[in-house]
Amino acid sequence: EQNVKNIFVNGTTGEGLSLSIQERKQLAEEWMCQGKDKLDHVIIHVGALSLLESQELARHAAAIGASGIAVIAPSFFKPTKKDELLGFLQKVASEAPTVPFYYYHIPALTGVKIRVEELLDGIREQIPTFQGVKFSDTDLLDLAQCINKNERERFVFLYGVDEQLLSALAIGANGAVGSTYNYLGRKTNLMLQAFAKSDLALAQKYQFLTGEFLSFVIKLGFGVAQTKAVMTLVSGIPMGPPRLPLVSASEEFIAKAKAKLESIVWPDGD
Ligand SMILES: CC(=O)N[C@@H]([C@@H](O)[C@H](O)[C@H](O)CO)[C@@H](O)CC(=O)C(=O)O
Repeated sequence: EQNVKNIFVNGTTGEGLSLSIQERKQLAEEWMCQGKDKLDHVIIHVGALSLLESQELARHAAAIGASGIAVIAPSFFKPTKKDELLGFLQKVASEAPTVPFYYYHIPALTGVKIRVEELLDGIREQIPTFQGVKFSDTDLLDLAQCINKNERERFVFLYGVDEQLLSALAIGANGAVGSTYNYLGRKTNLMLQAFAKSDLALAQKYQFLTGEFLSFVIKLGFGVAQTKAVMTLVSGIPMGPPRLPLVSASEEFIAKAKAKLESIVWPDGD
């Protein structure tokens, strides 16, 4: 009902890093099965702290026909230099040699702050399947430099800080992956359409309103557990509790988030 046509499985919102390898495979298989004839792309996040596990997940994603795989930087022992990160990514990507590969950049969570602009320099020589980046960082200068330098190679940049998607689109991002599209997918599609038609004033209205909701809930304390509660609220589909160390959103949070969401008057009158 959100009219979202692409799915990113086992990422941050799906608590992919908190699941067992078996659970991750099962979820990936289920999405491939349910998404058949309904979804355009199913990208499966296969990053893990263990290179061996990540490789196993990459082989599995390839075997079930995923449209793409993505890998987050390992975040306990962290790569500190470009070549260390690239080495890890290359060893995963090469296990799925026909599957488009994405680097999942989310430095606020991984603590790996290697600039993507630097990482992308010459990346196709190491990773021939390299397709693009899921860019979940607020550093729009880094994103802009990536796009400016890589236009020729036609990489895809999927932006992941939902409250500033419009700014990323203006700088050249090709699409978006984020938690809010689970419940604000339709509104965001309207923003994307307005932007595509160069109706900046309308696109801004949508971005301001999603921003209003997010700044409200962020002040209350907003993370993956709260996102799941809002998803349940909007869709009616029970998302279940998050897995420790995350704990369920409070009833107070849910009531306040619901009231805020209902108070928003969208430009499409919905
Ligand atoms: C840290 C975090 O959870 N970031 C979210 C955003 O969608 C974020 O929830 C949103 O911009 C609200 O701040 C996404 O980048 C994560 C995401 O797409 C994923 O589930 O992999």
